[in-house]
Amino acid sequence: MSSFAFFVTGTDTEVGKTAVSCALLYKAHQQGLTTAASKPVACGTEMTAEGPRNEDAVALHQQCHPSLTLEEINPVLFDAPTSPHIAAAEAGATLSVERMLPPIREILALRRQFTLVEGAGGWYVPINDHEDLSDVAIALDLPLILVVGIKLGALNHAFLTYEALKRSGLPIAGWVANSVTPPPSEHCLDQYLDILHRRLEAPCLGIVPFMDNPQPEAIAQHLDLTPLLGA
Ligand SMILES: Nc1ncnc2c1ncn2[C@@H]1O[C@H](COP(=O)(O)OP(=O)(O)OP(=O)(O)O)[C@@H](O)[C@H]1O
Ligand SMILES: C[C@H](N)[C@H](N)CCCCCC(=O)O
Ligand SMILES: [Mg+2]
Repeated sequence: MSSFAFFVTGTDTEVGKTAVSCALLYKAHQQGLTTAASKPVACGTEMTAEGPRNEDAVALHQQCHPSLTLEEINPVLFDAPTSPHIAAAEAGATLSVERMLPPIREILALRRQFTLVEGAGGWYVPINDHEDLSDVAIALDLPLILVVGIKLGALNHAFLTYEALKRSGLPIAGWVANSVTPPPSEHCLDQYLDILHRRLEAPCLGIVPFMDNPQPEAIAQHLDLTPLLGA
């Protein structure tokens, strides 16, 4: 089988990129595919018995089959839970596209059947004064998956992000509507979804409801990998 790889971006931070990525990887593995993930830069740590850990990296690590090391998945980790350009500066480091690419390319070179690269925050999050995470996606030349966090304000965020994604020239492989807050009313949710379907010219991979326990296996039930893997 061929190998498929995607860059996962979102309409904002905390919209469910990691939750949806883990669910897509879980579903791919359930379907018998080998999986890998890359979180090239993570900002924000919690101290554990094993040392400082980032929750995105740990969650993605659990969905890689065969297993990879945490360092392979997430080679750059900063303590500050903020924009990568700030977190790097606080740590006395400098990020650049050129330095971020080799570890991601090592993951891609494994040619696992299903690989996801997760950014941080939204499309134009800076990594330094003149480069953004979007530049990493463009350098990788990967098709994009857009996670739309459904909440009040999401439509504007979705359409702004969609315009920026199109401007990159990268194909948009699909989008996911993920309810990160309980929707104000079902009626309103339906209308939000209706205009997203009409304006986002890419396959919808799923509509994920707000869940009390948003674990990969639960979210996966609302996702369809078919548009990503072809017929
Ligand atoms: N469908 C959902 N229902 C309820 N909670 C959700 C859902 N999806 C995600 N969440 C929760 O929302 C929070 C943010 O999700 P997540 O960490 O996946 O966001 P993110 O876009 O990856 O953020 P970041 O920019 O920090 O990488 C998490 O606590 C996650 O468990
Ligand atoms: C720390 C957080 N969870 C993300 N990893 C990084 C979010 C950066 C947001 C930058 C911004 O657009 O203001
Ligand atoms: Mg995340």
